[in-house]
Amino acid sequence: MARVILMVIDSFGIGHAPDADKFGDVGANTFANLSKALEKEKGRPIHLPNFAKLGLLSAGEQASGVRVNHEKVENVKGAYGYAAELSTGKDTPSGHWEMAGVPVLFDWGYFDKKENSFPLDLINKINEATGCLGMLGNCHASGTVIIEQLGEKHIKTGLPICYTSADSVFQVAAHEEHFGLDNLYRYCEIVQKIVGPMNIGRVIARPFVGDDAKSFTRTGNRRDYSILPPAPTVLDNIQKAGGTVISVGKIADIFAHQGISENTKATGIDALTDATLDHINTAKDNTIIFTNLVNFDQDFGHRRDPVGYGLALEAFDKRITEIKAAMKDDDILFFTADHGCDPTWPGSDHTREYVPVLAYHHHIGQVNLAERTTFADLGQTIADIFNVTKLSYGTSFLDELVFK
Ligand SMILES: O=P(O)(O)O[C@H]1O[C@H](CO)[C@@H](O)[C@H]1O
Ligand SMILES: [Mn+2]
Ligand SMILES: [Mn+2]
Repeated sequence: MARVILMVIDSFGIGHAPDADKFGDVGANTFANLSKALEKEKGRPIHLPNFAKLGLLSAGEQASGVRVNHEKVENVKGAYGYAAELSTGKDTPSGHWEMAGVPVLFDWGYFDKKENSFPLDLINKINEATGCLGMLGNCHASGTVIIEQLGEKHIKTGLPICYTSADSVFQVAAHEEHFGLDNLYRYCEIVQKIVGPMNIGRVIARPFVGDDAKSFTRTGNRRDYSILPPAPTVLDNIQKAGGTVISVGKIADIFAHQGISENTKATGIDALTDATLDHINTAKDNTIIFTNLVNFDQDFGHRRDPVGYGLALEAFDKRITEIKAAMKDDDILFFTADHGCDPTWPGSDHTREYVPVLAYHHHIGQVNLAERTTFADLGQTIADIFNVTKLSYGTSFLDELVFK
């Protein structure tokens, strides 16, 4: 029985989605625009030989009509396609749940107002339940900018910094030593119980360290408190049938720990890749290793750093060689993304984009999976691979991944 390795390059969109106009994202293209920026800065095209060999350039070209400038690739060996999202939002839980077979068709709750984002009665409820006397922030913000602006005041007053974004999130930044990590986690757990029933997708703890505005930095101790997926996902179905679901990175948090057998945390793309490799080297048959590479989104997409994004992709591309070498004969590897976050786009939010769907096993040829109308095609394919209960959404493309 095969093992599946599913790696999510968080925010790696490859061209605006058919409904991007509803999000103000027509023209967004994370992959093409960061590649252009990198080429301009470095005077050479982006270099992603492993991704190119898997068919990423063709996936991007089909999704957007633009072929990213790259040295020629001989003989693609892999299956490549591009998927649109059915879910109403362009956020992380929607993207992950949909790729696991459960699109989010209800409307998330949002805090739309850019200033005074949280209503007064909500603030009062949170203060009462947490015992905190108030909160700083209460606005839409970039997480790194707001700790620079309010971090010193936070240390002085002891009040948490609460903020949101275009996503369905309530984020809480607090100093690991002054406020305390456990105190921050406790605060977020309480807030989650209050905002969960408002359909707010996640409360996110954003701990940071440092002495002053200039030196504040966020740590790897981020924690996401999510509501439960609205229906059983492919992870639940695999588990129910006796298989093992290994989470690497924030997958377990995103699924509110539902359908997860084991959970390995790591900070940074390399450490997350190392952890994935460890599992590939040791996991038994009938296992899915599901990894989220959050840093592409968190460190480069939201930070609007296209060159940093490109360099990080190039570094990760090198590691695909190790991943392929560690795979057993009947293992299947997938790369995809959960939404876009074009680092050249105005603002600091996600962008509504097609995501790549790339598949590889040692005996695959060149397969064009073309357009997939939902990320759930991936989940349905995985359900098919494990021969477990089918999902309500998605069309399996397992038949196209023929072993030669
Ligand atoms: O700016 P930071 O704190 O990284 O927050 C970003 O991260 C959240 C989760 O992806 C998004 O909703 C966006 O607000
Ligand atoms: Mn994401
Ligand atoms: Mn994000």
